[in-house]
Amino acid sequence: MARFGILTSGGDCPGLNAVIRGTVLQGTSVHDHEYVGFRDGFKGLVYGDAMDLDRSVVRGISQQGGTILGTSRFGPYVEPDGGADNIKVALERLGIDGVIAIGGDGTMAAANRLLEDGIPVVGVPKTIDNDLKATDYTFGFNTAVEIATEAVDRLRTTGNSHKRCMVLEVMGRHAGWIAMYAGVAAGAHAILIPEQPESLEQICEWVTSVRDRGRSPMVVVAEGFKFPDMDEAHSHKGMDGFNRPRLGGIAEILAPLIEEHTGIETRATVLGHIQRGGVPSAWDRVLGTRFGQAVSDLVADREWGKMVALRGTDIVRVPFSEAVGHTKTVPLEYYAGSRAIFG
Ligand SMILES: Nc1ncnc2c1ncn2[C@@H]1O[C@H](COP(=O)(O)OP(=O)(O)O)[C@@H](O)[C@H]1O
Ligand SMILES: O=P(O)(O)OC[C@H]1O[C@](O)(COP(=O)(O)O)[C@@H](O)[C@@H]1O
Ligand SMILES: [Mg+2]
Repeated sequence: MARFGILTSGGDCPGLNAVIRGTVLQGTSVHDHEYVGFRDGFKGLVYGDAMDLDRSVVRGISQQGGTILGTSRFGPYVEPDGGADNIKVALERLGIDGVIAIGGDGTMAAANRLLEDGIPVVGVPKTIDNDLKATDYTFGFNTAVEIATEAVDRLRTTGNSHKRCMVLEVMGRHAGWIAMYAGVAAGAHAILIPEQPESLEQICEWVTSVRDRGRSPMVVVAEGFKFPDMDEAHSHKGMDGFNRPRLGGIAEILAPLIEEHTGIETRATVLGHIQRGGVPSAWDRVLGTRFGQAVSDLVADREWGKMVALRGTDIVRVPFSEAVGHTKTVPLEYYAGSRAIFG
């Protein structure tokens, strides 16, 4: 009987458990597969730390946030125990025929390297940032947008009551999709994204024009937003597990600047991990389940080096090369169109 190992890697994302369940149900019911789950991302793969995944283990997990397998930013080539040769030994010991890596751009880059080193591996795209180019949407994004939209709605009522300017910071390292969708959905007066620097003067002009017609300004800013004179996004929290700067905090810089330059009392809120945790939306559960079923079919066909993806309404198979190294940013024409009605 064919046996496959699943891992979840990188930042967690609502819908990961729906993928795990969809894979196991399709694989056991349709293809007669067996599955195990590697704990804590590539760490479990490197150390052969795995748990059996059968129908009873995945019962009812689609509606749970996070991942029952745990996740990490541990790299599969991390010394002294990482590397393809050690991983091959672990796979052989566990009797595993192939690996399903659920993750974002970094995970797909790592999976691609493992493939080149002879490990049979396929991928499932995951990111709340929705910045993977090879797929139209990733699960988790819809949930994050719902949470961020509700946050804007809530900030507006308190902002209106006090006649304050409210600034909400959402996630988005390289791409401002969450900021754009939540900002447009909730009718924010300015949306600031990593793709398009905006000057403080311009932001204050929007804020002032809102105030001048008797409204309370609402600004949504992505964590990766930069003023024109910034080379890198604001970071003051050190590095993450993969040695990248941890972002967050630009709203705390922006709010006092707006207050100083406009005279409007301004408050900042950083939404943080609330937008990544908790129950996935119905849409994300459906996409996660479809991805899971499709990746089970993919390993049944032994099409290594491919990732499942959503194109229009279809689930397709794309090579890792299409998934790696291309960030899906907000098109500047779309931003410009939205920007025309800021203020
Ligand atoms: N180019 C790469 N080569 C090998 N491993 C990588 C590469 N890029 C990322 N990784 C590993 O994959 C992990 C997951 O990537 P990361 O960007 O953190 O999350 P995500 O997969 O969600 O984008 C990283 O923490 C790192 O250990
Ligand atoms: O606090 P953490 O886990 O480092 O995650 C923060 C990052 O997670 C993200 O959602 C993206 O995660 P990945 O790096 O795993 O793709 C970013 O928006 C954010 O910068
Ligand atoms: Mg990433």
